[in-house]
Amino acid sequence: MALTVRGLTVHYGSFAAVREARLDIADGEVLALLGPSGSGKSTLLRAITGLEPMTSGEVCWDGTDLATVPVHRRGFGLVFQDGQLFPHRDVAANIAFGLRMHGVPKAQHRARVERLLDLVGLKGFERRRVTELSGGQAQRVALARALAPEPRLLLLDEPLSGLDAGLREQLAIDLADLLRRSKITALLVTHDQEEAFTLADRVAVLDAGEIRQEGAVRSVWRNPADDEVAKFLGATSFVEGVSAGGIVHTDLGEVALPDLADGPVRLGLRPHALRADRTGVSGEVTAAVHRREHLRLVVKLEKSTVDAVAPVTADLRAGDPVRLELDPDGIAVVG
Ligand SMILES: Nc1ncnc2c1ncn2[C@@H]1O[C@H](COP(=O)(O)OP(=O)(O)OP(=O)(O)O)[C@@H](O)[C@H]1O
Repeated sequence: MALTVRGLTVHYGSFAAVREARLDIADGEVLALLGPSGSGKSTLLRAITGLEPMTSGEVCWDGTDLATVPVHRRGFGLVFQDGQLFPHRDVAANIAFGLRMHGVPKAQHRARVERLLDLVGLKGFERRRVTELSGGQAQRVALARALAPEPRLLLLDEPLSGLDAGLREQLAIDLADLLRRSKITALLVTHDQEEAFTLADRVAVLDAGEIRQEGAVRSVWRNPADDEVAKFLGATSFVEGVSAGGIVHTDLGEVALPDLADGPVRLGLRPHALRADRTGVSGEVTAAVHRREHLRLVVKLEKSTVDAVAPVTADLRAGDPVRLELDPDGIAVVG
């Protein structure tokens, strides 16, 4: 295991911002720390880098305790939300700064900077002033600077959250590609589940200073440990059901979930777990909002109110009758 964190606790005065955190990151793996604002993500990341003193616990690299290793000797690269570039230096000088700090001979700087700019999709930007970059370009330069000394662990704290939505999506895809191609070991902090799922192999969900669940992206998404994790991962309503022979029977209809053992189950429903259809449970639309790819509905059923989706062409409005069918794609099995 490359990074192991055990029992990591950080107090601010008497307040425990992180409690007994346990994490493992294997060589070449990307782990996302996912959690709502104030859950302790940045504190945990900073404690791993050595920037934040721990109350107790240990951080090890390849089995060696880093307690006495200062921040700049840990071999970690850092990227923050606002890249924190040096405004009075050009792009090449910003990237070369990391090389100088790590004793790379000057004769190698030019070729390394060129290669890094190519890697982050900014070929030919060497002489550009950093004040003349867009937000997305500046974050790419920050990434290149962090990668320059070839860190053994890359730590990214909300690296994309300062960017607008379209750019964030594109840069997340580019970054995912870069991390995979370069087989970089990385820890990413984000409050955005899509970002976490695009970039990471595994996620650890943090809430109120505690890691609530950790696992492969797909398994956490499909099988959240409890209602809180499910809600954080998009579930807006819940329904009890009984699984028999791969079919789950609920008050909202039946749905095929073939991998489930027979017996009672609790399902977390994301809005697209309920789709407007010709058949299914009957209700009345109480709100309809146009989203990019679908209509998002709030529907009053006999005993509850649920979120649902319909195709944009459905032209449903408040007061319209609607029928909803369960779609396994939007369903999480809780617990
Ligand atoms: N220097 C500090 N002194 C006191 N309390 C702090 C300090 N830094 C953070 N906190 C508190 O610790 C908790 C965790 O903060 P942290 O910044 O780690 O959360 P986060 O999950 O990264 O949040 P965000 O996504 O909003 O950045 C919060 O309640 C915060 O108010």
